[in-house]
Amino acid sequence: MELIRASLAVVEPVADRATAHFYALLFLHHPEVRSLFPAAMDVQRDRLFRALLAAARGAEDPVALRTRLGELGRGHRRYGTLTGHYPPVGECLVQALARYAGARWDADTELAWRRVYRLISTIMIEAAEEAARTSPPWWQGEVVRHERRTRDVAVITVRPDQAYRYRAGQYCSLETPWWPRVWRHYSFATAPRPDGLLTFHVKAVPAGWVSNALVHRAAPGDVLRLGPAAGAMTVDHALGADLLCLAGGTGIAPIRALVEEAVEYGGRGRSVEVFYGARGAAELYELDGLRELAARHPWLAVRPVLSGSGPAEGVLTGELPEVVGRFGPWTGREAVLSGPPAMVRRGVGVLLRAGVPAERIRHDLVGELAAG
Ligand SMILES: NC(=O)C1=CN([C@@H]2O[C@H](COP(=O)(O)OP(=O)(O)OC[C@H]3O[C@@H](n4cnc5c(N)ncnc54)[C@H](O)[C@@H]3O)[C@@H](O)[C@H]2O)C=CC1
Repeated sequence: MELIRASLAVVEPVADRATAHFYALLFLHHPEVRSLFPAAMDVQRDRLFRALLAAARGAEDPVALRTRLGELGRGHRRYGTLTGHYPPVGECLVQALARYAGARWDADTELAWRRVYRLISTIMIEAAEEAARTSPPWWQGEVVRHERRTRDVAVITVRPDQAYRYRAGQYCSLETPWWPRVWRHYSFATAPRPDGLLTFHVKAVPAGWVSNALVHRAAPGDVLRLGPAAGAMTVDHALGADLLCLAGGTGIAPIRALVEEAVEYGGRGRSVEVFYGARGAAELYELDGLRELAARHPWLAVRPVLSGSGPAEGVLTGELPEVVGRFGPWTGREAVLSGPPAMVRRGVGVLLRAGVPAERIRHDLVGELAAG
């Protein structure tokens, strides 16, 4: 692993060039794979390198790495990725790394990379082949409801064309008809429902192609494509642990799903506390719905937190992580965090300092996977 890490450290500062070189090699020598990628490659570029870094770092936690790679392998079916595509990708990757790792590259490093790539691709291929036995590579979902909740947030409900399985707290990737092969991740905003409908909260972000199309253009009747459910921010309600939830902005979506699931399981003597942060009161678009649930279920508490305005009645003020740090104790809690990556990171820091063990803190950093 040392050889992998050392070469990555050299390539990281020139990651843009290394990745561009990788794609140039790939498309030159294997033009047949070009159609699997979006027309514009800008976001795709740093995705690949980030995924590699994550895999290299993840080797310290092989169980989590295997889970994540399995999800990646299943998810890649939606691009039309075939088993035969993996070897040429590995070959071009090694060549690109060799070129940019400079003096850090030698025969042993190359061997280490080939081994790691074989391991990664084998896990992905096996997961994809297993999924192919039971589920389609992607689902079509017809938009059946499109509600604007704020100037730039829409709540979108779709009806998948085939049964779709997921758990509260998870997310999936979505592709719109307007930006082919550009996929973005969105969390499911409700627990699985008997009618099989799926709901997402989407905020149009500056220069976000997919999010702007979903908020400003999508309408009932439009058909989206969905990848399989992924993500580890799920809760075992049967264990009955007290829950602490930190949700920032549209990060409320998976928290709302988890709260609904908790309602289905019943209180069972445990408590669920939700800190829901936004910049202004108008952006707390799920607050009324959550307050209704809290009024019916005494084990549920919802605390709105505003970071962009002065004190207001019934509302806490400040950045969400710091506000959570002022409350507590949180030692016995299971914690879930969802929102902007900076919020999630700072939130994790606050919770660790408050004595919550790392293994009881769950998040997926969806924002990091998928801006736009
Ligand atoms: N499963 C997940 O992790 C999900 C993540 N998201 C992500 O959540 C984000 C939501 O964005 P917006 O609605 O625009 O939220 P936002 O940028 O308006 O932030 C919401 C709240 O988060 C906190 N916050 C924001 N930046 C912070 C920082 N640097 N340090 C500490 N606290 C901070 C503040 O309390 C703020 O009021 C997106 O990045 C989206 O991708 C959305 C849904 C699910």
